[in-house]
This record gives sequence, C-alpha cells and structure tokens, in this order.
Amino acid sequence: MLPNVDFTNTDAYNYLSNHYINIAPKHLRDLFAYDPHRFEKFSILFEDILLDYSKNRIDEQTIALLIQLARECQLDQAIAAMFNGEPINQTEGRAVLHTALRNVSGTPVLVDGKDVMPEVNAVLEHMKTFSEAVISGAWKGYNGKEITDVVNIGIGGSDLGPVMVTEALKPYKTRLNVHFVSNVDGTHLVETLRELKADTTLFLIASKTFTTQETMANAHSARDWFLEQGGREADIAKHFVALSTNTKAVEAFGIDTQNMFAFWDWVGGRYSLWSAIGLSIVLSIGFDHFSELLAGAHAADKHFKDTPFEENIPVIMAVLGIWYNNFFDAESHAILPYDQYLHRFAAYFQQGDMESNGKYVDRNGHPVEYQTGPIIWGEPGTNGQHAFYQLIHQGTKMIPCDFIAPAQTHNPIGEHHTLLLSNFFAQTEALMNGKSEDEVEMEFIKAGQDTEQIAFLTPFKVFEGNRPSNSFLLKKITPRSLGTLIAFYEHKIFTQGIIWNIFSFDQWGVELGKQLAGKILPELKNDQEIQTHDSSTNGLINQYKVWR
Ligand SMILES: O=P(O)(O)OC[C@H]1O[C@@H](O)[C@@H](O)[C@@H](O)[C@@H]1O
Repeated sequence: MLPNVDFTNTDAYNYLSNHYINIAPKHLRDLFAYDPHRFEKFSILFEDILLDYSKNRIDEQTIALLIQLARECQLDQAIAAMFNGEPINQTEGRAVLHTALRNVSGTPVLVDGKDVMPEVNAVLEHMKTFSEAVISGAWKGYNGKEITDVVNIGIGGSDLGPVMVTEALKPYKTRLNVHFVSNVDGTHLVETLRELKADTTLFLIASKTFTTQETMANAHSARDWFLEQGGREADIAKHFVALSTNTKAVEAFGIDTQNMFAFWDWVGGRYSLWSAIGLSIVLSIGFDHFSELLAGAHAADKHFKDTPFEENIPVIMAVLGIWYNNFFDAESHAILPYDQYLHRFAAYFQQGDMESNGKYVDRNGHPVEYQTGPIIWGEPGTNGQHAFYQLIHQGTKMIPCDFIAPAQTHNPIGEHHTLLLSNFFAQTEALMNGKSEDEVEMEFIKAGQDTEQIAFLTPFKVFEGNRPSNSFLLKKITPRSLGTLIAFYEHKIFTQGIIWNIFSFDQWGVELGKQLAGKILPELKNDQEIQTHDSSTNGLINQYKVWR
C-alpha cells in the first residue's frame, strides 16, 4: 500500500517554509558568484544524459530539506510498492506496472502472486514476428501487395506516446509510413486516408478499453473506407489489427483475435507506449530499436529504484517541481526541447503529467489544501523563442523550464546544430543572469544613444533574471536515451504524486465530458428546439440546428 502522509505536516515542510524566506530574495547570479562549484554540486550524469540543475533557486540546504521531505513522505516505500506490483492505483484496484513492460532483466514481476513476465514477453514476441513480416513485405495485403502505410487509430494514451516516439526516432525509420488518427473530427481520418490505398494500408486499432467513442467511430469509418475501396469482409484480417485489453470488444468489432496484441489493466493509458500500444513504434523503427527504447527505460527504472535520492534524477526533478509549485507558487512548467524531432515531447507529457497529477482530492478522499500538478506546456526551441519566451523572460509569472538538447544531431548540415545549441546555452544563461540596468545603459552609451532616450528605454530593456531552469544535455537522441528520458519524467510524476498524497494513476476527471457528450448526442439527431439545459447550452445547440 501507499504511504499516507500530509506533506504540509512534515518537519521538512516546516523547515522548507522558513528556508524559503531565506532563499527567495537571493539572486541566482549571486548564488553562482558565492559558490564556484554549483555545477559539480548540482548536476548528475547518467549514461549519455547530463542533468544540470544548478540554475535553480536552491542551495545545498534546499536540496537536503527537499530530500528529507521525500523521505518523510515515505517515497522509498512507495517506490517499492509500485515495482512490487501492489495495487497502488487504489480507486481502480489495480497495480501500476509499466516498469514490467520494459523489465529486460528477466526477473519475475508478481501481480496477485502470478509472474506477469511470461505474458509480457509473449506479446513482445508476437510484436516482433508480426512487425518483421510487415516490414520485410512477407505480410501481404488482399491484392498480394506489400503494406506501405500503417494507420494507428487511437486517442490519449493510445496515440500521444506512439506519435511522440515515432517523431522523435524518425532517423531510425523503416520503409513503412506510419500515420496517426486520433480526433473524432472526420477531417483527421479523411485527410490521412486521402493519399492511401486500401490494399497497401494496415490499420492498428489502439484502445485499452476498446470502447472510446472517438476511436470506435474512426475505426468503423476506416473499415467502411476499406470496404468501399475494394477490400472484402474476408480481407479485414490482413488489414486490421487491435491493440487492447478487451478481447470481447475486439471480437465484436470483427478483428480476428489472432491479430490482437494484448496488454493488461495494470498498464495505464498514458504509460502504455511500452506495451502493445507501441506496435506503431515497432513498425516505424523496427523491433530492435524498440527493444533499445525499452532497455533505456529499464535503465532509468533501476536508477530510480536503487539510487540514493540525492543522486536520483527523477527524485531531483520532482522535488524541484515541488519547491516551485508549493513554495514559490509557480503555476506552470515548460518543457522546451531544442530538437525538432522532439516536437511532440511536451504534448506527450501534458497528458502524462496533467492527467496523473491534476487532482484536488487526496488519498483520504479529502480536498487538498495545497497546490498539486502544474500546467505543463512547451514547444521546441528555437521556435518558442520567437513566440512565448518574452513572457518567460520579462512576464510577471515564474515559469520553471526544462531545456533539452542533444550534443549530436542526426542532420549535420552546415552550422545549423551549432546555431541551435548556442541558443540552448544562451537561453538558460540569460534566464538566470538577466540583464542589469548598468549593462543596458552601457550598451546604449556604446551605441551613442542620447541621454533622454536612455532614461526612457532602460526599464524596458532590463531583465531581472533569477528565472530557474533545468538543462538536459543528451549525447544524442537514440532509442535508448529517449527511453531513459521518458522514464525519468514518468518517475518524476510518480514522485510528485506521492508527496502530494494523491492517486496519480486514475483519471476520473475525463469521465464527465464523456457522460455529458453521451447525453447530448441523441438531442442532436432531430430538429426539435432544445430546452433541457441551461440557457447558454440550449442557445448554442439551437443555433447549431439552424445552421447545420
Ligand atoms: O485507450 P483507450 O481506452 O481508448 O483510452 C484512451 C484515453 O481515454 C481518455 O479518456 C483517458 O482515459 C486516457 O487516459 C486514455 O488514454
């Protein structure tokens, strides 16, 4: 079972509250000036990933107290409970074992006394043989042609992870073109299928529950398209496979259960890219690269489980987040990859983090009296610099940022990568140092600006700085390093959920929208004026009925 501690009642929280008063007025520039060893003290190298967290508003005592907080919240006990397959997702009565999906060590993992590893490995073997057949061309469509295009139909956790990873690992692409359809807006499916041919297209229907409205609607329309284009009912087995936990619903849809890739209720949707849901990744980059992705995540799992908290990357990421969220009242956290291939990384962790820790009820069922999960957002650099960085540099809100960049690029053309990295280094430095009045005035004087103009313009050109960031420098984005990085973020989310004393692995908050949409749907199927809702909803529906 999970511990049940109100972190605001711990000794560490008390100490941190006092310590905050001491740290808050200090400028990072001065902290660096006082201590030339900040980088050595506040950075961790793990394999080919360097985390530099020295540009945070901390000193050694801050970290010691934050680690004490994690200890008082019994994080070690919680980590053991997760890895041991205890039903820590208590509101759904389930274990949380995405770590078993990448347990390449071969050690048993027990759920209710049963080792799940043989099943996990059997599905992986199925994914291997199937993907090899499709990639090699041995798997033929109904006209005897090789598959050229794969369309993954899924949403939320059955979409975002595979999209993010296939984009991130494009340099490892097989000959298959993998597409993703998630939105129930027919445009998504229509635009995706426009260029495709039924006899060379393979559909993966990815849904843990196999009941999600959007996915089922898209899957049925994809099947209609397939039949309209010349495929027959008997050909469906060659062109449709299912990735799901729900065998009955897969059968009812008409997919041969031979072509079903199973996973289990102890895999959360937003933690499922490591499971059969990752089949689109396997088809996109090949099974060996997928195995490396799993191995990278497994290495991160071992690091999280076995490393003292002071040197533990996910724990450090998590407690820094707590520091800003609960002491500095920061509301959001930006993820800013300086790598075009990682352009969906922030979007992926929007679900990962916000669906996990966007909860106001604690593990006792009581409303919390403190802040929980932050708003996660971000876009790749350098694009973001020309869009929203203004607010990060000079806005009124504190936005802790994670900067992520690879030292080596997959596309070394001209000076591009050096230009990119110069921006990566410059941004965190600028956020930290800012630009003082003196510096601004000196620049003006050098440029020959007149005194009146200098007095007028200086305040606008000053950057107060003292804005915190983490830097992740990776040697290169490879399947292994990406797997490790993703797992670090997953464990950060877990650690924060433990400290906030919330359940991170359910998602009751997404149910209300589903229920309400289900109620309104029948009302849209006739032309009668609606009066069953509030005046706003009635008004919108009735105008829609006039215009449609
Ligand atoms: O994989 P299925 O069951 O279609 O769910 C897709 C998504 O649905 C949403 O409402 C959430 O519950 C997500 O966590 C989930 O990933």
